[in-house]
Amino acid sequence: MSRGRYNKNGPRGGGGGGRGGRGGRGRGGRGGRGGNSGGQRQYQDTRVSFNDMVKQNEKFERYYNSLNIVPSGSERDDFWTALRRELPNSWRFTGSKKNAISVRDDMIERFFPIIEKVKHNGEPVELPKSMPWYPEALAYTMTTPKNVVRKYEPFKEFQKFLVSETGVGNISRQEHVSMIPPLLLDVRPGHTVLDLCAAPGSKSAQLIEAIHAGEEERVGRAIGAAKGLATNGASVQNDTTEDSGRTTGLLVANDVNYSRAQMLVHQVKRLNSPNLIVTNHDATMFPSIELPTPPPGPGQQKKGRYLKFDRILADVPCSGDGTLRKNPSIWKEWSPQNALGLYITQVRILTRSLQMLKAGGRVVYSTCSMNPIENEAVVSSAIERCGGVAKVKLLDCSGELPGLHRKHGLEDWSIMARDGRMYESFAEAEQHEQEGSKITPGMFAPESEEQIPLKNCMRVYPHQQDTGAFFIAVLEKLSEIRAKPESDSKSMKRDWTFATSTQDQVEDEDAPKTMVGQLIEEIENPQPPVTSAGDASSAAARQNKMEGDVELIAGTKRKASDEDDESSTKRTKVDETADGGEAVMQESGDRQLPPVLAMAVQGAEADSEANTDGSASNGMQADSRRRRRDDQPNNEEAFKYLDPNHAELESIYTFYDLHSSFPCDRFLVRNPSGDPVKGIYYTSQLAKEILQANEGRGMKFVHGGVKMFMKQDAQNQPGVCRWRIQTEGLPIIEGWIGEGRTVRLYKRATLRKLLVEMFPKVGAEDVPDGTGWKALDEIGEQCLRIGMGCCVLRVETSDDEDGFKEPIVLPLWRSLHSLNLMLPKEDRKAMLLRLFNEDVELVNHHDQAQKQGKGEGAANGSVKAEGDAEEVQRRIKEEPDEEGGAVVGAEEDAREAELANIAADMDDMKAEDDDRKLKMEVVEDEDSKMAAAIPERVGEGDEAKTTV
Ligand SMILES: C[S@@+](CC[C@H](N)C(=O)[O-])C[C@H]1O[C@@H](n2cnc3c(N)ncnc32)[C@H](O)[C@@H]1O
Repeated sequence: MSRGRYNKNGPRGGGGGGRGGRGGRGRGGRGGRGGNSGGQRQYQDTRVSFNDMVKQNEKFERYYNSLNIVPSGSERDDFWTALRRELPNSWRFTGSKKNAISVRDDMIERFFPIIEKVKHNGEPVELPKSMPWYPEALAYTMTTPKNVVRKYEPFKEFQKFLVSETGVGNISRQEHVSMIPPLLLDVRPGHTVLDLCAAPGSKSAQLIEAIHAGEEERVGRAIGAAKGLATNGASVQNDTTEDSGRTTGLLVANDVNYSRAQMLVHQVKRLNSPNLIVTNHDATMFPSIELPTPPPGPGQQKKGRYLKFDRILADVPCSGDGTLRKNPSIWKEWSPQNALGLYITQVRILTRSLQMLKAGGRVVYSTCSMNPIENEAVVSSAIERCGGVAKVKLLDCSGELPGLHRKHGLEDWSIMARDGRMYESFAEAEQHEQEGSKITPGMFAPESEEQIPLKNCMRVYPHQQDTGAFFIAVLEKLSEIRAKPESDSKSMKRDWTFATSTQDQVEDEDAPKTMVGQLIEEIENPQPPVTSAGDASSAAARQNKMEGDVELIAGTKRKASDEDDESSTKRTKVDETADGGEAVMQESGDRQLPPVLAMAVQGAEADSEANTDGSASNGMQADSRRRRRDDQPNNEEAFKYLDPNHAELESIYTFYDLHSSFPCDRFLVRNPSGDPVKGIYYTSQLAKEILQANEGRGMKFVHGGVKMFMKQDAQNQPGVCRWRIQTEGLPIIEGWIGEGRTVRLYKRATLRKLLVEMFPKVGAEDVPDGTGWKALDEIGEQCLRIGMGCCVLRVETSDDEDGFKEPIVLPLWRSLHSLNLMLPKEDRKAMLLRLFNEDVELVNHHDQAQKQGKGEGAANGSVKAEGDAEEVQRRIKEEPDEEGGAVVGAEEDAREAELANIAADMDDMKAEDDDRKLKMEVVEDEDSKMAAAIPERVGEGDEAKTTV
């Protein structure tokens, strides 16, 4: 993880991410500065240590005391005491359940006996303890301060373990309360899930894990069935196994900020999920994602089919006052204005979530703010806007996550205005507030007739289990909805009352055409069809133009009669879409409006509505401008799927003896030409359908696909496949690879050698009797026979003392004279530490040989080359095999080139990631500078950048 210069406790948040939306400097709010926008000022590190921070704020304390969020007396004292205490270390074990449990057990076995004996300040140190409510006891907390663990000698090995396992992604440093929303989302394999405000991605990682839950076993059974092996009687037929055991679900992870979206990619990419797409859109107007449809019959119009989600996480930007144990500058900075400024964005995000949800689906809305304006008020406003409790149910989750201490949602609250004055009702606020006040009726508690059971919301406070504070609401969509216009909802309309709000439920076909309706007509015809192939840049240009159009329109005042966005624009023929797609905001009459255009239209609605009362218009327009500035140009990524019969793929199938049941129709390349030039990637079927169906529509996909094969640049050698399996893609394909390209390893000593030594010899060079391969023990002979090229090393389990308890699969490269595990150095070191408790220097035989070669002169090298060739010939003669036969023609320079390439590629494996890291560093650095100048609150989502 990269660290910014001033990054100890927090001035973080990514480009704009940490500086809130309008008025707010909150958690992941859309900030005024983009990731790389540079300030010219000189900044100083003005941080003060946690203990020296002033932890008092009159308005803050008065507000929450007056709300009675915790009862007065000793509990309230505990609450404030906990808020003033530094947050303990917390983390969770990640990846597949098996992997996570294995790393956790390793921690317990190796380090608990040591930690148990440690004393700090004369007191025994508390052992890390698991959170009782987290499934499989995979979430841990440790009260010993981080700087003690970091620096105190007895923790040295434990600290190394934490750092190393965090580095390779087996541990995720995450605040415990932030782990709750994904758990309550109840994601199952097979679900389509949307994480609308996802960066830096700790919750997305949890969601991906949930989507892939149980996959290893299912794939194992599917492979067994395909190969005719016994499957322990377990059926391979269940709802998620139609894809050869792989999960059919999908996560779309989104963030509005491009730089933060890149951080998100960095964070989730290492989970190697083909069921993941990352997008870069504003969640308040997230575009509908098109699904493929059969071509229309003669004379028929194409009917759109749009993706609806089973689960949506709206972990929205917020003021973040629940994170002040981690970001103590909030004590100084807290202002009631922050929540007031974020409310409308939060309502829009939740409303959009409900629109995009399947009936029967679940949305989890969460913030790390304690402020009811950002929490219960947002929930009740969105429910009201979406048709009330008849359409959206606020679920009671008090029975879920047993062991988690929590409190009910608030049912009544007052609002603190900018000047600290408290209001009990909107009527009261109206009497005192000036023109331009952000306060709206929706910010107050709902009227009792609305019957919204706000107590079902969940609040977690710091004193309950020594965490940060969090708010979570779980909403179920009961049936299709039509969100009423914002201008008629309590989130905006000043004279709103519950009684009037229910009147406009019926669509009025004869209503006068709105400005948006006119816009649709104007733009639709002259606009080049965005669904036609078109190059990426033109799609981007179109989108930019459309966004430009939005801004133009947003500046136009609308008449009150024009404001009904559902009745008069005929925007949705709900029951005509295959998916019952209310979210198809892009229809005007029978015509299909491209989703991105619809998105623009919706933006126009929002902006325009905001203008009607004047209160938010400037903010919205400023936001809209800022959004474009924050985002990089829309360099739409290329996702080109390969014909499964493509010659390059055929060569791969043959070489790796790939089982015919492996789905071969989802290989893709990431270049506009669509030719397999350097890398071949893989996605799930649904991801493929989405990436293909939305090509050229202006969707901003910034990531999709797991790298499966890399092309070997070295001179082609007959019989050796030029495509090497990548570590990332290996788990997806390994089970389907034939025995001909598999090496099996059983002994710890052998694996240790392969981890420590890069390019150990299998040739005769180093052993005069020609038996160098014997030094590789049990795998030597297998490697001798397997022939050159990439293969799969299967580390098998056994009951032997020297055996492994968990299977491991790694990519291996067999060259003429040596072998090499294709693992980056960092991963080798982490495995050595975990499996052997060793922190040793790696030995690179190739580098050594090169140095020797240089010192001893070329002549010596050529003699060696001849000797090698002779040796290979001899072996082939004695032990002929198919691949070996082809080795005869290999030349020494090709071998050298190949070795050099692999060595370089191994280090390149992380190049793409490093590039991202660099971007993150730039962003962080920028933030750090800003933070130093402007102390700021930071989101709980930023723990990804914290180091152990
Ligand atoms: C609290 S953070 C999310 C943390 C994240 N869910 C996690 O667990 O790592 C809020 C995120 O929302 C993003 N954001 C702010 N406004 C947004 C908008 N209108 N649409 C989408 N994302 C937005 C910010 O860039 C920030 O990354």
